[in-house]
Amino acid sequence: MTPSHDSSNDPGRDSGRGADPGSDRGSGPGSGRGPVGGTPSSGRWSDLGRPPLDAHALRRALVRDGGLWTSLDVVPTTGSTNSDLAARADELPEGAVLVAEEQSAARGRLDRRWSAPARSGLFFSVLLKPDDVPVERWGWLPLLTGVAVAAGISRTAGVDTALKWPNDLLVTVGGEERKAGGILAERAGSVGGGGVVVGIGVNVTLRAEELPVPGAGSLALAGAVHTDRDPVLRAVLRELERWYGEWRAAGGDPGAARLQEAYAAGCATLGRVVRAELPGGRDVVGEAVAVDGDGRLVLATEDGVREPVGAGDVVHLRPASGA
Ligand SMILES: Nc1ncnc2c1ncn2[C@@H]1O[C@H](COP(=O)(O)OP(=O)(O)OP(=O)(O)O)[C@@H](O)[C@H]1O
Ligand SMILES: O=C(O)CCCC[C@@H]1SC[C@@H]2NC(=O)N[C@@H]21
Repeated sequence: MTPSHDSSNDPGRDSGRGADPGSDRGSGPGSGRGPVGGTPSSGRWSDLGRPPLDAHALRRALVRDGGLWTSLDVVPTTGSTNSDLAARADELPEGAVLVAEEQSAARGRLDRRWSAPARSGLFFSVLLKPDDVPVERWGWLPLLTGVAVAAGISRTAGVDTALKWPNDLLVTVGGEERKAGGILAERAGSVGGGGVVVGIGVNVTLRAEELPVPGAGSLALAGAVHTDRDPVLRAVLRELERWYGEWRAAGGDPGAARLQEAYAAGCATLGRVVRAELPGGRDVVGEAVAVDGDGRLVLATEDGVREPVGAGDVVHLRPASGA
């Protein structure tokens, strides 16, 4: 996203999408309903490598007084967890977490789809309301989330991940970079009462023959030591709570929160020659030399210009040394 200019992943702007109320009528964030248990959407749990999540256990571990997470629900299936939380952004308090075992209409950046088999990964959204942070800085939320997701995964699954600007999560499979996760942040609800819904999709046990696109990967394909989704989700939400707390305490300043340096350390795009495909069709090729205070990727082009890129797609071309 840009952090500040990509309308499809820009918490500084309203998504303007109709919300999908979801298909699990009985269990919404804050409802306190139990774990998904006996009613898997597909009607079969034949895949023993993909057990369902236990919402009670997750709630006990993560929802506590004084903490960020105020509710946590797991639904067997829905359209899109982002749409569901967005529809309730005004009424829900900050810190609602909605996890789906399966989504039928999951969305990615730039109007793309996200698709993955039931329980093959983690598909969830969180509602954040950083009211005390100037809205121009909300663009850091998806980048912050990327840092948290990468840290949580490395700690629990033992897989090294890298962030492709702005917030694709890359793993290495057979020497090739593959996308194992993505983040979609959207402004939701009213100016006074809403906030930002941040949606996260991570492919955990996705197998080679199930990959939705050739460039996709999963933690399992990248040699994860553990593929139990529960500890990965806990670790990601704890890291997210920690980074969000630091960023908020710093008034949203990514430098003071040490977020800018953490992002740069985990970002595979920096130091590469890339092609940025900007909205409107213009391409810029250059070496990615920095991520600025607004979260934009700064490209050093051949004619000596430093061009900040705030939105669009980035294609990794080659290491800068090979330029
Ligand atoms: N489970 C998934 N894992 C990884 N990528 C996925 C998954 N589901 C859908 N995708 C999508 O597949 C596409 C692959 O990413 P890539 O960067 O190659 O896009 P692309 O080929 O430019 O997309 P498009 O065909 O929409 O232009 C992305 O749009 C990504 O969101
Ligand atoms: O790669 C991307 O462009 C972002 C993908 C985000 C997918 C997640 S899955 C949970 C949440 N619900 C959605 O509809 N999208 C996000």
